[in-house]
Amino acid sequence: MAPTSFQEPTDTHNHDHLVKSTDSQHPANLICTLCEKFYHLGWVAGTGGGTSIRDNDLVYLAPSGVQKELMKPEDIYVLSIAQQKDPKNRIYLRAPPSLKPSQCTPLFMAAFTKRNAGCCIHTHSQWAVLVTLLLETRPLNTNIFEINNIEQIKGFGKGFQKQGNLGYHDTLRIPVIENTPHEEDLTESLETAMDEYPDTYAVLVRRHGLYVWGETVHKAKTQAESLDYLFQLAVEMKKLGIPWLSDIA
Ligand SMILES: CSC[C@@H](O)[C@@H](O)C(=O)COP(=O)(O)O
Ligand SMILES: [Zn+2]
Repeated sequence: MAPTSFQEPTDTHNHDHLVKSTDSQHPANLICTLCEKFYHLGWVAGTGGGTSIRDNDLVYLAPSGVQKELMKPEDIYVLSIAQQKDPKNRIYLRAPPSLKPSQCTPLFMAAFTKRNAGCCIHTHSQWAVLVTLLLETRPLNTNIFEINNIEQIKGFGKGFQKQGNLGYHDTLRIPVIENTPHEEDLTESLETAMDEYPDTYAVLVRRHGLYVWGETVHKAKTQAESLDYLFQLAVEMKKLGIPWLSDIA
């Protein structure tokens, strides 16, 4: 697929006010703070991974191919969801000069438009990748990660437009999609996985990583942390021969 084109803003001031704020909770500041933390977790190493935040109609996201842990608020792109008529030709309110928007943009947009998410995190966590590799091999050979009877499962919401969190005995299910040579070509299968598993807050990408979202930055971050904990646990359980599903009731 040809790379998605985008229009540079015509405004010569480039709308710096959209990303400059003394408020640490402003999306442009938060993306930088979070990516710096995620780097130390191994989630955004070597320019991979990223984070995007939606504030009502405005979406904030990173440039492509930059060291995500070193970004500054002035590096952040901003777009208005209402202005997007053609996903192949995105219109940006603010675009830093000499950079391109993240290749993850259409995947982040799927979380915002199909699930009304307020934040979407993409990690290249080795635990996530290892789980997809384990699921790829026999006897598992499946495209769904399932685990139950682990306390950390209670860190997940029940699903889209549902109140409350999963319980200890509930089974957490995370679908797996196949990787593609270009990140943006993952969009169709990510959207299909969202349709097939309407309550999921995350999709694993085989041999690549994870997309995880939430209604708020807080929920996206804590669900990302809970998942990474569970993926690491699952890898260790597999090494010890302990099944991920148990019938304890
Ligand atoms: C290590 S390169 C990784 C990229 O190809 C991609 O998978 C990714 O997660 C980041 O894309 P980017 O366009 O830099 O935001
Ligand atoms: Zn990636």
